[in-house]
Amino acid sequence: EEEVVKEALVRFMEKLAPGNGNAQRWGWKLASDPCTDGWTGVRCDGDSKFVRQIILHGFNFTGTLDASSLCQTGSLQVLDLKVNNLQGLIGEDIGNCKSLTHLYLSGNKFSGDLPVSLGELKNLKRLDVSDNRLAGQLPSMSHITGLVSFLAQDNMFSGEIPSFEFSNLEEFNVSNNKLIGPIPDAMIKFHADSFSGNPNLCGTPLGNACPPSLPLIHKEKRGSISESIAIYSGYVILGVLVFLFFTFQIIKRFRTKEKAVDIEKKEKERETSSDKPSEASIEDKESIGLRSEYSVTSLESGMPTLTLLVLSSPMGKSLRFEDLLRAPAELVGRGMHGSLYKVMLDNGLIVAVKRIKDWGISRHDFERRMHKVDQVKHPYVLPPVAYYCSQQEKLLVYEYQQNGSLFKMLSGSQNGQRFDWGSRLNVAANIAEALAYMHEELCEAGIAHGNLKSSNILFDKNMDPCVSEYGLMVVENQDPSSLPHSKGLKNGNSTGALAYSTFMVDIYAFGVILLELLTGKVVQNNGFDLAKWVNSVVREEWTVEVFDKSLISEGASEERMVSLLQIALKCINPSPSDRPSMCEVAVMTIALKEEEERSITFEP
Ligand SMILES: Nc1ncnc2c1ncn2[C@@H]1O[C@H](COP(=O)(O)OP(=O)(O)OP(=O)(O)O)[C@@H](O)[C@H]1O
Repeated sequence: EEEVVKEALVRFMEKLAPGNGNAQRWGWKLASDPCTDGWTGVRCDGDSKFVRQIILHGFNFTGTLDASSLCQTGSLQVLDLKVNNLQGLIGEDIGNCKSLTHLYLSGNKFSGDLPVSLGELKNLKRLDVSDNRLAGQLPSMSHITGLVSFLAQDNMFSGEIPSFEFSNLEEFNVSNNKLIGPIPDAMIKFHADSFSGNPNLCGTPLGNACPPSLPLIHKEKRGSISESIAIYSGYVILGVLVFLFFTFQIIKRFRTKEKAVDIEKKEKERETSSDKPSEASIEDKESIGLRSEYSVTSLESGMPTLTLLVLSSPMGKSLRFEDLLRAPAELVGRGMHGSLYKVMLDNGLIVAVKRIKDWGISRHDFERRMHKVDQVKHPYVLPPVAYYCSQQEKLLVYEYQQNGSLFKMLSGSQNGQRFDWGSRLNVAANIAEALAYMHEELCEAGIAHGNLKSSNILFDKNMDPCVSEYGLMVVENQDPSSLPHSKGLKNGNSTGALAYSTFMVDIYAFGVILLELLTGKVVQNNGFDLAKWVNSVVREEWTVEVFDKSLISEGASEERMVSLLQIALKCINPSPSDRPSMCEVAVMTIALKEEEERSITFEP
């Protein structure tokens, strides 16, 4: 980068991490190059000439965002400052970052208005300013045609929802603000969760009709007879519509009940004719596949017939698709591969339903995969309870785990619970053991986890960790060398090579989980290159710097922390074939845990 840009970037970092020498601590030095000298969080284009991404997610920075300095890098496309402690205004100068496509500022303490200039960032695809202290009106985004995601929940925004270009908008959330007025018609595709927590918003997604529009009422005051007629006829039409709506609902409910009785009859017939799990016609499945994203919650109408395939878990015995569809569901989160709903069934059971869209796997391969995973049981692996499969979408049902995930635990959002060294080592050893077992048992079938990360490690009712979503995310027919963390695989495009590389990716991902446990820093969607950072600190022989401060102050054994770090570094070896097998990783990690336990027993 040019000298002026470099100076501006260092200024930006000094404001972000105020304090003497803080910018230099992260490698942001004037005497070095952002692209070639490892400035933490900076990624450049292929020729290492221009800064493209700045990803400083979860660093606990307490400063401000100096958009004026930052935007002197005209090439910046991604800015990720999520989960820090940044304060102050976002600043109109952000509108000068013309190349920005992704702007992630959630989980900070930004205040004031959202800059109007954001609406001029024509290349913007994703904007996340959720969970801040922002107020005022939302700016209009109607010029940003490629906007895919707009997240502004958990702030204090007021006024009406402005105009948006909806054609590409897939994700939208303004819940928990102070917005007022009607939800625009084009937004009815979004669920109530996108708008809830705004007492003065109204419209179809929230199920509360808006009162007649204000301009009519003002005109009424002026007393024109024709206008009064217009107003009153408006009320009459509204009344008739409400009446028709309720009549329609009652008729539908009646029909649904009839259908349910029908289904039960058919089910009984099937049960008597076969022991196998029941499966409805392809037609029925497709009808569900075409239902809206929120079909899981809106089940009153046009009930689909039974299509759920129940696996061997005892919980599956009491599970029926129509109960699942009829039960209230809460959207827990949207990941890269789909959405997750918490569903509370009438019989008191609570399940998690993962909805995956566009997974290019054939139905046959998907079913085979689910049954294989179901056959292999390990106490620290959460088994799927049931699944549904259509061309367009797959649903996976798991037992709901009330105690949250490792991701939440590490990001401190888990009821302020202390997460001490012994518990972290326990998580590491148990997960290593579970993965080693699964890899061993499913090696021949070629089924690795494929999407291992701290949000897929859940705590059960005894606070034991378990791996969730095993085997869900392998993209079929993919060139193995294109998988993340699998550079260096030479075996071409064969299925065997793909399977091998996904096992290797699991080992890398486990290494990252060990790093998260050791550093207390979490990684989401590969955003912040924790592995790169740890490697750079270790190279400079400041190893102790990487460890979570709370582990140091607790007096955790530095020797064993370093040993666990060495295991992690082996797992994240850039060359997949030089990584240890999961079995070797488990042996090393369990030995370390046992050493820790012995040391506690022998302590005076
Ligand atoms: N069985 C479960 N019980 C309770 N919470 C769960 C369960 N499965 C997942 N979760 C939580 O629900 C949230 C959303 O999960 P989901 O798997 O959809 O997203 P993700 O893991 O972040 O992304 P991806 O789509 O890549 O898996 C996460 O916080 C996760 O920890």
